[in-house]
Amino acid sequence: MVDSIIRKIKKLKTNLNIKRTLGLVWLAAKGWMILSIIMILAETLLFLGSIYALKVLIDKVARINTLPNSEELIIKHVLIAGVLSVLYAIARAVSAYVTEVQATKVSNYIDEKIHHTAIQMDLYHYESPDYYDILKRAKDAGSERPNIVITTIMEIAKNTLNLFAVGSLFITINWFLLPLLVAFVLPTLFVRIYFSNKQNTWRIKHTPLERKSAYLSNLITSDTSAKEIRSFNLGTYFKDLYQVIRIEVIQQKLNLSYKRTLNETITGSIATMGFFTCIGYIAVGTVRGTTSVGDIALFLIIFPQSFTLIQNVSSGISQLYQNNIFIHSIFELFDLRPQPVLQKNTVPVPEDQDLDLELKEVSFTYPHSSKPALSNINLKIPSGKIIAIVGLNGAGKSTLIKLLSRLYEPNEGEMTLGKTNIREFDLADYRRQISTVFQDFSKYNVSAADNIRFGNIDGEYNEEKMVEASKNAGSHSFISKFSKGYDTMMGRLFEDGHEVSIGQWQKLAIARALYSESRFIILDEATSALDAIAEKELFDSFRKHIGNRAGIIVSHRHSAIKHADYIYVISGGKILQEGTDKQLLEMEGDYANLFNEKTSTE
Ligand SMILES: Nc1ncnc2c1ncn2[C@@H]1O[C@H](COP(=O)(O)OP(=O)(O)OP(=O)(O)O)[C@@H](O)[C@H]1O
Repeated sequence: MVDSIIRKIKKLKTNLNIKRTLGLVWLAAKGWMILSIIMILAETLLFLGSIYALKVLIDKVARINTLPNSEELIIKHVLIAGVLSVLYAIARAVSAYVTEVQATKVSNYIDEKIHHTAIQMDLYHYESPDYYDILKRAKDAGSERPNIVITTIMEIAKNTLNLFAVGSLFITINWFLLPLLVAFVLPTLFVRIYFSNKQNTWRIKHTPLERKSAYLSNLITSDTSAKEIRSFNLGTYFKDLYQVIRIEVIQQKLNLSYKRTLNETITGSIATMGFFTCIGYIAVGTVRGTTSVGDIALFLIIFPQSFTLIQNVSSGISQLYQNNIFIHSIFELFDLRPQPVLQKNTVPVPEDQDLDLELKEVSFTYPHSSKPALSNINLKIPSGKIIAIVGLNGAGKSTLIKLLSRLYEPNEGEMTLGKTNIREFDLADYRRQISTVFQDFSKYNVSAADNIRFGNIDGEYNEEKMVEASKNAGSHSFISKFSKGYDTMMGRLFEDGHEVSIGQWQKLAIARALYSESRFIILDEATSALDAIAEKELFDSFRKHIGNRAGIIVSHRHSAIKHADYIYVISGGKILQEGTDKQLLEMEGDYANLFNEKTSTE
């Protein structure tokens, strides 16, 4: 039993990582932490002072008949005890305020750190359910946990000091009372530690299930799935599925709570029995003349205090237990590193404009997948030219775009920009060279101007250029009709927001890429929601719109790709054909089968 408690305490120490947690709180709120320690010390001293003053007062009252000027003396001691108690109450209030400020500062700091870590994480982590589990636990932990841990440790220290002080008063009544009380109260402490540990194990085991239920709840309530849920009548199905999981989770949670309550009731009763045993012990002592009525009075004052202190210490420890798993998860998240490890000594991307982007014998397999998505790809995107990538669903087109955008690294082969392997460039610097409109582009609920400006967030804002990009992408016509023009808030999430059609959102995403100063503009099925006229207008003038930059177009439509200088046909992750539109139409093969006017419907 003792061994197991020691083991648990050791595990708690490792998980809490006190040194690191302290470091975190120190970095976030140095001054407030010092103030907080000073206030805790002041609080402790005043508590001890007020209790001691009370004891002296009781002593005087007990000997009232033997003291000269007894009334004055009593009033003096009442005043001292009263003033100390008032000061103690003030110190407590100030201490609570200081703790709150410290908590807010730390919380903000951790929030910022969690977001920083999430931004740094590459797409490899988003392929892994483990990452989502860690992220969920870290988010559940909330940014306030590290501060809670530190303030809880301080509270435990404070309450333990106070307990020693009160304990010394017990000894003045009878030394035997202290071990007696500890023996009766200790089981409560053990039960709390035991069940906090159990709850943590349970929480880790159930994170995937909790995530699944959160996913279902999001499906039921989110605006993105609202239409399908209604038209396919999926609401009840998902609601029932959610309920099945919740019932299982709640049942287990309640089971644990039931056992905990049962055990706490038993140990609580033992503690109460301890109280009455002590009262009985003192009462009998009074009859026998070994203790006084004053001792009973003192006991009645200090016992509730000490009981509360013991309760505070034990719930502090159990709180540490409950928080240790969260703290562990926060550090687990902070310790994640982007993959693959980036080169340390990077070179800047050269200024000269004529840099070709080239893939040589590139192969790539997704993490957690055994089949390569791309095999032995050789492809060149000469500067200033437009190339197109064509292929059926699942051919590997978007994967290729992800490699070009350096969201993943090839497993084999190399990618070069100019003569340099792209791994040698700083990641952010390289990514600035590429602007991609993804199939599943983002709809930012910010102003129309910001939606476009995000294409070059690091550059100085140029309104004229922004409007030009918007005109070229076809979004100017609908934005200029809004009463607030480019200041109009897009989407429905916030006040005065304007929801627009999916095609109009897509035009905004294209404007964003055109506004960028990247050398390569990639459109991955980026015109799928545009009407035929808008799409024709965009592609007929695409070369003019992108200026001297290169363009990469992924599309299933001949009208979108026929203007490209060179076209690659992909199937099963391999390049099967390449050439100009004319050459490919004249060849036998997938391209001609798809787009030859005799066989195609387009
Ligand atoms: N995150 C992923 N993890 C594992 N396999 C993936 C992942 N994304 C795509 N794949 C697989 O990689 C292959 C290529 O997918 P990709 O998305 O590149 O196809 P695509 O040509 O863009 O198709 P579509 O025209 O449907 O967009 C497919 O077999 C697909 O199932």
